[in-house]
Amino acid sequence: MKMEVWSNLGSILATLIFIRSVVREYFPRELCDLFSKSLRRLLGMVSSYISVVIEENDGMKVSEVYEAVQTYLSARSSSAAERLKLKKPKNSRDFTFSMDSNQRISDKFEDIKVRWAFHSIELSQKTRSPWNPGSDEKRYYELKFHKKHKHKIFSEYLPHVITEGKNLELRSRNRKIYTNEYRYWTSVVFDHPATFGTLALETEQKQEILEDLERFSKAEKYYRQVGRAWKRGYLLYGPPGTGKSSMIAAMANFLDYDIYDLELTQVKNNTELRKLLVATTNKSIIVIEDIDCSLDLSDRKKKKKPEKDSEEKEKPSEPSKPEENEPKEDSKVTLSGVLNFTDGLWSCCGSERLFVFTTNHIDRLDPALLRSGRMDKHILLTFCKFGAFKTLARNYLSIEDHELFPEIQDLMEAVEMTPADVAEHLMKTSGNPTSALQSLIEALRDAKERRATAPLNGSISEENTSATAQGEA
Ligand SMILES: Nc1ncnc2c1ncn2[C@@H]1O[C@H](COP(=O)(O)OP(=O)(O)OP(=O)(O)O)[C@@H](O)[C@H]1O
Repeated sequence: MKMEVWSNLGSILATLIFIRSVVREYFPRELCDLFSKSLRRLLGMVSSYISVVIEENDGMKVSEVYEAVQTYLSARSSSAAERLKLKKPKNSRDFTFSMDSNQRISDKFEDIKVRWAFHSIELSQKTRSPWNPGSDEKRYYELKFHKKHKHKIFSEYLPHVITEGKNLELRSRNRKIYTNEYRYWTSVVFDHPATFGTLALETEQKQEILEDLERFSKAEKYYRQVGRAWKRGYLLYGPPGTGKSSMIAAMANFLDYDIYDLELTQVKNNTELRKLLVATTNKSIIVIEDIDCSLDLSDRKKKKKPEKDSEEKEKPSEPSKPEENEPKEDSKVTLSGVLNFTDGLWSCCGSERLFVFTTNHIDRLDPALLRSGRMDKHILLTFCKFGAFKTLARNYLSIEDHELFPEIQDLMEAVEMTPADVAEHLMKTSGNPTSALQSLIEALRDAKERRATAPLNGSISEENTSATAQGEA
């Protein structure tokens, strides 16, 4: 009896498949699709296998899961699939293989066997996605496995595939630096050579920053446990040429993160800012340089106590409309709009991110930005001391020691010079450390002399503002 049922069912399915091919041949596309759908549903009812479909498009962008699956499978398909596509994605250092259309490969997770297939269907004008009208193909991966493994596949295998895929992606990709042009990010490959090895900083300060970054990068569980978004804010401050930008590049290289260099002056309002920040990826550093210049930080003060210039004060006062004087929140980027992302509700969209603000004038910043808990770490980058100089000497002249070092050490105790200026002197005479060091000593002596004469003249010469006497910068 059982045999009879199965053989009947088999012939019914064979008939249906035959009808489908006839329908495909002679009937309109819409009818074919409807028929295929119904047939798939019927097959699903009698099959002991489950299929999961992972589509390429997720609204306006490529699905993260699709990309992770693609990378995971590309590592396996080179040995398992019969027909492969060879690619070198723009953002990748290496060639990659991917499955060609309708290719299948199997994978094993513990003792469970699964099968993956890749499909690509040509789309008609009507069926194209409104989000991605340029794409004329619908691409997706299909995972097939036995029903009895459903729980394990969903709770363990798929998360494993996604994590593994993302890790592979990170290892093979070129990192990028993004900048915003109005409402969009554009990017180029980020290949800055600065590292913590080349950064001229005093050893303890360097060590402290490195440990902080390392702790952060491994603290996913901790942040979840304490109920905070996995992000950290740094404020880098100090005079120009002391290495703030170099430090950001070194941080990105150390953590293997992308950089989003946010140009606030290009952003129209808080809504646009939110859209830009939502579009950033995890494992990234979001940088706002010269925060004191990019945001009108005085607005908050103006709101509280509008200032008038002396001419205005003399005019007879007209009854003013208060709402006209106040800045419209929707026509500009405000400090609270920025802070909403660093520690407000929006800070949890995305994780593993650093926010780095830089300024040459910490005294000009709104106290709201400096308040404890806002920027987690304030880092002062300052004039070159002897420890930092030794790093520059190693970088630029490949020397660890020199008979002129003691004099340089003494001069650096008394004179302030930025690492950028020290580096300039060390680069002057390529290949000859002694004359490079002599050129540096001369500049330091000059600065020291100016310090000696400054009190008599009443001011420091403006010719060289980069090297000044201690405490007078
Ligand atoms: N601490 C440092 N270690 C190594 N190199 C440095 C350091 N500071 C400055 N330099 C050198 O000086 C150049 C300028 O430095 P950088 O742009 O990082 O300074 P900055 O503080 O960001 O300046 P600004 O505030 O003007 O943007 C760099 O290209 C780098 O070569």
